[in-house]
Amino acid sequence: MKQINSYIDSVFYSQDSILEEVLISIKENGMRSISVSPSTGKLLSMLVSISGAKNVLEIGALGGYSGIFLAKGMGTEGKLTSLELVESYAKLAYNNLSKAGVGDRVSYMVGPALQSLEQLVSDRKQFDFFFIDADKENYENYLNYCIRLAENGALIVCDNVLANGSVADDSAEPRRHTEFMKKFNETVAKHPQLESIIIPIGDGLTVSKVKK
Ligand SMILES: C[S@@+](CC[C@H](N)C(=O)[O-])C[C@H]1O[C@@H](n2cnc3c(N)ncnc32)[C@H](O)[C@@H]1O
Repeated sequence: MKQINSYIDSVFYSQDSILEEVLISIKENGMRSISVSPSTGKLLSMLVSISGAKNVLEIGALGGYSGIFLAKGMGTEGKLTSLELVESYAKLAYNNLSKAGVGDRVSYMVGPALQSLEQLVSDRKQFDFFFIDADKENYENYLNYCIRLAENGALIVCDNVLANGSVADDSAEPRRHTEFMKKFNETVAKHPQLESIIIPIGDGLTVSKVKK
């Protein structure tokens, strides 16, 4: 998986100095280097632009790396709402999106994502694209909220669903979230309101289309 991802990154991803600076800022601020891979970011941007999404919800901002790809994919009329537990992370993400020229397209909701999602439901918000990339234990809860907040035909994309290959390979070192992800992938695959597939890029993405 690592070799294939390095190959895809090397052939299909062109270096971007602002995105490189974002990754450096994350390290300098003592945060974990757990942003999506460059090619995952490129794919997110392409999925947003191909689907024509204009109202994107991200769960898990970290330093704004994936947020920049999502915001760029939407174009100038788009709006990104990003949920992040840690206030200082949301501030860094906002600074980084501003440096990338897309700060005017994003707003952050700070606190546990489940609370922010409940708020969005009671405010009757709707979105046409979702990116889930926060605490794995809550993926199923996040998925259910995203379906409630989705317009018909919206896309829901979730990261880390292959858990470094361990969901498919019993000889691979299990991750803390391997069992969660196995169960989550089965839930997604069988969900009556979703049409879904896994794309094995980065750490694996489920891509689901919502039927309402
Ligand atoms: C893998 S990182 C996100 C990486 C980001 N999507 C990117 O690729 O640039 C996960 C983020 O989720 C946040 N997070 C974890 N638990 C959360 C929760 N309960 N509510 C909101 N955010 C949470 C973490 O603080 C962290 O910033």
